[in-house]
Amino acid sequence: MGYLSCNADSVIVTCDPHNCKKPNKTKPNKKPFKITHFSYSDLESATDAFSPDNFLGKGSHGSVFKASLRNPTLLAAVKKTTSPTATVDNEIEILSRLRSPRLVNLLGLSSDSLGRNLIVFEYMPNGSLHDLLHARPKPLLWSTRVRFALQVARAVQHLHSSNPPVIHRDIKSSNVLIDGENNARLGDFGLALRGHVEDVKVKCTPPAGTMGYLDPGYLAPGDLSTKSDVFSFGILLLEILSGRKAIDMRYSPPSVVDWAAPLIRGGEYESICDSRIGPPEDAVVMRRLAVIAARCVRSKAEKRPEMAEVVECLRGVNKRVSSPIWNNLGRRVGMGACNSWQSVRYEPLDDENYTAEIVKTTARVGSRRNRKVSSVPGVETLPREVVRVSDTNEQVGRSRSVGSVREIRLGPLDSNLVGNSSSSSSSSVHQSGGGGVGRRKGGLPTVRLNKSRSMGVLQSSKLVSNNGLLFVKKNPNGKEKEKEKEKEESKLLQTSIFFSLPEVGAGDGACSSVVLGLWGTIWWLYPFRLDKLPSRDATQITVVTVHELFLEIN
Ligand SMILES: Nc1ncnc2c1ncn2[C@@H]1O[C@H](COP(=O)(O)OP(=O)(O)OP(=O)(O)O)[C@@H](O)[C@H]1O
Repeated sequence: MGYLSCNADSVIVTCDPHNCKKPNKTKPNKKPFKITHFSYSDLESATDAFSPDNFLGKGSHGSVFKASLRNPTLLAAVKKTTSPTATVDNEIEILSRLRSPRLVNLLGLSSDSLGRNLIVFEYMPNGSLHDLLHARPKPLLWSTRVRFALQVARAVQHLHSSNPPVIHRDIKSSNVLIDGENNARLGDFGLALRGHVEDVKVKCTPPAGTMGYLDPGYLAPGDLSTKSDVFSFGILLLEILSGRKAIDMRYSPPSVVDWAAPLIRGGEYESICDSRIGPPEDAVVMRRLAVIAARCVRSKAEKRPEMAEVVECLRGVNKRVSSPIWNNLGRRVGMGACNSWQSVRYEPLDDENYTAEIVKTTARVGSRRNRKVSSVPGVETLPREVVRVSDTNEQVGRSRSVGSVREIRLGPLDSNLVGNSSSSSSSSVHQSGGGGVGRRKGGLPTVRLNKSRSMGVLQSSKLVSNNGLLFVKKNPNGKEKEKEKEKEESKLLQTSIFFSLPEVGAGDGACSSVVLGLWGTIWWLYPFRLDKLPSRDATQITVVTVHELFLEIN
């Protein structure tokens, strides 16, 4: 075994993951962290002899108990394994070399008189993400969902950037636990593999994972790469966005990816969001989340993004969703525009190309929000959606699990969304979606908008907004008539700013906040004060910066 085992007297538990060093990319991290070897009697008394009061839950390899340790004083979780297994040894081996604030870190070990391992972990008092998403009556807010997604992505990125890399192989919501500070941590390293893809161990370990999250392209040991984790993360992200389990037999189709993929492909990003909370106010948030999830579940592993890119994307989304200035503005602007004659739809996914289009329609896009997924009420949920395909002596039936996975349509998105969708010839896994064209055909006429442009709505108007410049055009007709027109146009301006704001805010940072602030102020003042603008010559077109206009209004 590669982990360090020593006496409790001589070792102090090191449980300060915030001070851990970043992985050294050139040097392999060979040295395991110091792990305390607890005496069995210490753990027995810390758990009140493993009393039911301290019982936290049961997994495939044993039961977990809450422990109040005295020396050092801390709360911990003790996994009491039922028998010595390769999975448990593997978990210890891997966790003894990893430490991160994003992981459920290993604190120590013990064994009983029968040689069964007791593993001591950091205690996570707030349950699993699975429970928070599916068992809690109160749905999670968007800001919490995005934060959890980012934290899990960081955990996975940490594993992949270790040297040698660690591939978790079992990323799922029940393996994400929530710590005392309400942060998500990735746990359960029973199936994880440490090594480069060409290493013998990695090359010879049979495929394993959990049904519903398992990469459909991972059918033989040689297929494994970090991109299999990316796929599982994509499923987890879809679960976070939709509040739907990875596989739920109450719905048709039961697989979250089969259900969400066509919707994302058609640009109906809001249709996949959890109907209990509705879409986030900022449409860009939903679009980016849906797009990154869709990219993660691409059929071809090499077309999936690296976790570093996923982290970067989620970081940006997290900033948008947690920024109060954006939220307030978004709410105000959204109110102003809700009765307008336009709503925003985005072009069906063209990978990273986030070109927006405006669809002239009287129906609000939000009406799709509550579209029901056809459900099958009489059908029970799977008794347990976890089926391990494992090489260990916990033989849940590897071939059965792999068989089940093959029967389930786990296919990711089609060619337009995910590249070439054709199933690997060696694979019998069905690929969903087929080769549908990602662009919406027919439908309403659209006007394409360049991302960086504010609007193209006010072509003949008095005020034309263009990237922070306002073109003020005066009409030579009578003043009364003009005022009426101005009022009409002020409504349009509200609309234009509604559309331009998300893109103005795209570059995160102080600068965009200032711009947003100015736009917000103009939006507030303009409809009421437009008539106070000084009149200009009939033919004169004056270019006024936002700042100048602000001064003129006041
Ligand atoms: N560090 C911890 N702090 C608090 N609760 C924990 C901790 N680790 C595990 N648990 C709880 O104990 C239960 C069993 O966990 P365990 O990791 O053994 O199994 P699992 O991940 O649920 O299932 P499987 O092992 O089959 O994947 C889970 O419900 C989990 O919420």
